[in-house]
This record gives sequence, C-alpha cells and structure tokens, in this order.
Amino acid sequence: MWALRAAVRQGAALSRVVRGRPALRVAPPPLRPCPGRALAALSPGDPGGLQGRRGGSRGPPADGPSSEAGAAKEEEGPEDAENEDEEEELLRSEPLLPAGAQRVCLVHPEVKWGPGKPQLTKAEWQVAEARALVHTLDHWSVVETMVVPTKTPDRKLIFGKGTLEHLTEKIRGLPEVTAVFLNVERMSVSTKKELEAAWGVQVFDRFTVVLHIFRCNARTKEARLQVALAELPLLRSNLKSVVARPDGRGGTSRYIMGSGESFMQVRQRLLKEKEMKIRQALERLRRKRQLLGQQRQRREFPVVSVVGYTNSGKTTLIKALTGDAAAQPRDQLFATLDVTAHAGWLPCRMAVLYMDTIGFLSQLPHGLIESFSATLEDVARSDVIVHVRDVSHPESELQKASVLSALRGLHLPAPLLDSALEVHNKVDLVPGYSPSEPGALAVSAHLGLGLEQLKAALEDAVLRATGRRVLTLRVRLAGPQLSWLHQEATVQDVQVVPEAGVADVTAIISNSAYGRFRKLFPE
Ligand SMILES: Nc1nc2c(ncn2[C@@H]2O[C@H](COP(=O)(O)OP(=O)(O)OP(=O)(O)O)[C@@H](O)[C@H]2O)c(=O)[nH]1
Ligand SMILES: [Mg+2]
Repeated sequence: MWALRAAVRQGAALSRVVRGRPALRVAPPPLRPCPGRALAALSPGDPGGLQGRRGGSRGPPADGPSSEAGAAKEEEGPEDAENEDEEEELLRSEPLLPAGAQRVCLVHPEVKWGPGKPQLTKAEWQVAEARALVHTLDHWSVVETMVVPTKTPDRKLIFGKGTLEHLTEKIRGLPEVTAVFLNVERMSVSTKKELEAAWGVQVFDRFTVVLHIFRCNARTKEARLQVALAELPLLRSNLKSVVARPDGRGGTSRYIMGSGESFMQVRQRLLKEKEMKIRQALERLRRKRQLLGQQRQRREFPVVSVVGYTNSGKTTLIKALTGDAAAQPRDQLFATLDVTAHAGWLPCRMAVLYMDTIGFLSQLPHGLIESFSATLEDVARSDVIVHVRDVSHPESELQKASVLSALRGLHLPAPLLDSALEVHNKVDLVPGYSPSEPGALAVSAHLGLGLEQLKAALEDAVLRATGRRVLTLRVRLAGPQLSWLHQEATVQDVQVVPEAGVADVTAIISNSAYGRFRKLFPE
C-alpha cells in the first residue's frame, strides 16, 4: 500500500533551485477529535514553520526549500467552499470501536491445512502483529491470547462445534476480558452478533481495528475521504443485517409515502450517492495533487519516495535526513497515513523532496489497500525509491517480501523499481550487523549512523535517475555563459580567477542542458 501527498510547508523561497519562483503555500489541516493514542501524538507541530530547512551537514544557504506536510491549498473560490462543506458532511461517521479502556482477549484462528493456510507467515508473527494493532489503540491492552486451530475458517462461526464450545467456556471464564479481537480479515455482521451473544463481550475483526486506526491517524482531507470510502462495505453489511432482523424492523416492506421506495431502498440509494460523492471529491483532490506534482517537476525537485513496512523507521529516517520537525515518528503501526513531503539536501547541495508514505502490513484488509491506491500514484512519479527495512525485526525477510509484492502491485515503472535503494535500519539494535544484500546500506536513523553514506548513494541515484550531473565548467567572465548557466542549470559555486578573466562554475546540469551549452559555447 501507500501514499504521498505533495506540499511544501510554507516558508522560504526556493530561489536557488527554482530561480525565484515562490514556494507553494500550505495550510496544515485542522485536527479532529478521535479517541486513541494516535491522536494524542498528533500535535500541530510546527505549523508553517521553517524547521528543517537545513538538511544534512553541509547546510545550504538560507534560500533552501521548505517542507510540505498536509494538504496543499490553492486559491479557493466559492465552489471550493461548497465542496468543502459537502466533504465535511461525507466525513461525519459513527465511532467504530467503543471509547475508553478495553482489556482484550486476542483469538487467532490458526489454519493448519488446506487452501486457507497463510503462505510465508507463522502464527506467532501474525499474533504479534495483531497484538501491536491492539496496543496502537489508546488504553487498549491484550490480557489473554489464544491461538485456536481450525479446519473451517470459512464457516460462519470459523471454528468447529466442539472447538467453539471449548473457546466459549474459556472466554466466559475470564471476567476481566471486555472485548475479543478475532484475528480474521472480515467477519459478517451475523457472525459478530452470534459470537458476541455466545461470549458476552463485543467482538472485533482486523478490518474494523485497522480502519479505526486509519481514522485516528488520517489528517488530510484526502486520507480521511479514503478511509470513508473504505468504510462503505461495513455500512453496507450493517444495512443488510438490519433488513435481516427477525422483527422486520429493517423495513423492506415499509414505503415512504408517495416515493414508491422502501426505507431499505432509500438507505441503499443514499449509500450509493455517498460513495459517488466521495469518489468525486477524491478525484478533485487527485487533480489538485497532480497539478502540484507537475509544479514540483517544473521546479525541478527530484523526488525520493521512502517506502517500507509499517514501523520500520521511514519517518525517523526522513527526520534524520532533513531535520524536519514536521516528521513525527511514533512507535505504533500506521503512524503515517498522509503522504507528506520533506525537503533536504544532498552532498552536492542539490535540494530533494523526501516523500513519507503510509506503511505496508502483510495482512492488510483489501478494501483499505484499494482506497489508498490513488495516493500511491505519487510513488510512481518519484525519481528514486528508498525501501526502509527494520533489520532488528525477527520477520524482517517476510516484511521485505510483503513490501516488494505490494510495490509490484502498484505497477511502478521497471527502472524505478529495479533501482530502489534498500536501507537496513535499526542496526543499533543488532550488534555487528552487516547487510548481506549487495548495495544495501546499513543505518540507524535513531542514532544518525550511516547517513552520510546513504546521502552519497542517494545523490548518485538521483543524478542518474534525473539525467543530471555535477560539472565544473570554465567560463569567460566577459561572455554570456555564466548567466546562461544560472538560467538553465543549478549553479553551486563560482570561483573567479580574475587575472585570467574566467571563472570555474560548479553546476548541476541535465544532460540535455549540457548538450545545448556545448553547442552554444564550443570550447
Ligand atoms: N532503535 C531504533 N529505533 C528506531 C530507529 N528508527 C526508528 N526507530 C523507532 O521505530 C519506531 C517507528 O518509527 P517510525 O519512523 O514512526 O516508523 P514508520 O516506518 O514511519 O512507521 P509508520 O508510519 O507507522 O508506518 C519509533 O519508535 C522510532 O523511534 C533506529 O534506527 N533504531
Ligand atoms: Mg511514519
């Protein structure tokens, strides 16, 4: 999965790189109340601030790029205000999980045989990941874990009769448990109701828990709308269960006077309309994002997308590379949900935008992936991909496999995927670590280890990917070459040799611009 959103935090002009065009202006979106630790960590941060303008050890002059975090804003007219109202309406929703502390019994159905058996992954890892999801919720804790074998995961009640009875007895015998997290992707409403009746507590599936975390962590309008889109299947199945109610209060037969439609039909129509409106709103935002992408390209910012498994340290790495206070790492899954851009500098003093993206999870519910796919389009438009891995994680190899398979699903251009830089993060937790993969770089984003080597490798990759090079050219001071280079390339340094009437100009120049330079000013 995952995402990016283009915006540069308002601030410094971009004159060195963009030759005096003003920076994009971005207003951070307002925060919404949402229960959960995730929200507690979402502080307005550095709204419109300029921290992180100097990335890297060789800080650029004061006219460096700023970072963008949050939704990009353009000039807005009355139509935009109307859209905003409609979008806010679409985002109104009922809570998915109960507020307050919950003591959870984690039930993991283990499929040992047959086609339902998960490939490549072990029950302990799946359980650990499910536990991490629960701990991401504020005041939720896992007080009991049960790995329960099943041969019938597709049956309504997931387990065989005897196993279910035994399980029910065990859960009923745990009065401290206030909820059950059943580690399946989705559970039908009727399954949920039956299990809740049997166990006497609320039961949640992974879809609901992940959706709730996404809701809490989505800050921008686009991410919130994507979550709202992902929620629609849940609303639809709730609707079906209302119809199926034995007391008939679902109301299939009750007609709204004069309309010819039953209540059920009205509700279905309203849901369809809601879906259409969300899709339209997303399309509007997508066009805006594309526009920003084009502007960014015109401004010649190379873009580096930082992707990887959730909690691998993507945001921490970006913060270490750019010093940008807007990047907020947190020890939880899906801390980053909106794609944000953060400006930094490469050793040749070229400005670059690092895109922080939403993390991957091996067992992420499908609907969620699809609704976030639009934001991942930006990854396809980047110049270089950095794949951050947590090499201290026991399942680091499986995580890598999940990320690569998700990246392949994004249909990225082959050269972009093939040239992805693999960064082995958290080496401070693995004494004596050295990568076995050729070309992989070992770093500790936390301690700042290996960052200079990483920047050097990134510089090579960015220059190669964008068809640029760093050249030192000797020009005559009396001639037009120097001003031509200022126009057509990014001048890094000018060393004047007055006695010879010349200057040595170091510039980042594209291959095509260099060709034109040579044609115009033959040696
Ligand atoms: N020891 C150690 N911890 C690290 C390192 N890099 C990141 N972390 C920690 O790992 C946790 C996750 O870091 P993030 O940067 O938020 O990870 P992420 O990949 O952006 O996570 P999501 O946005 O949730 O996908 C935080 O607690 C970081 O402090 C590292 O090099 N060493
Ligand atoms: Mg992050």
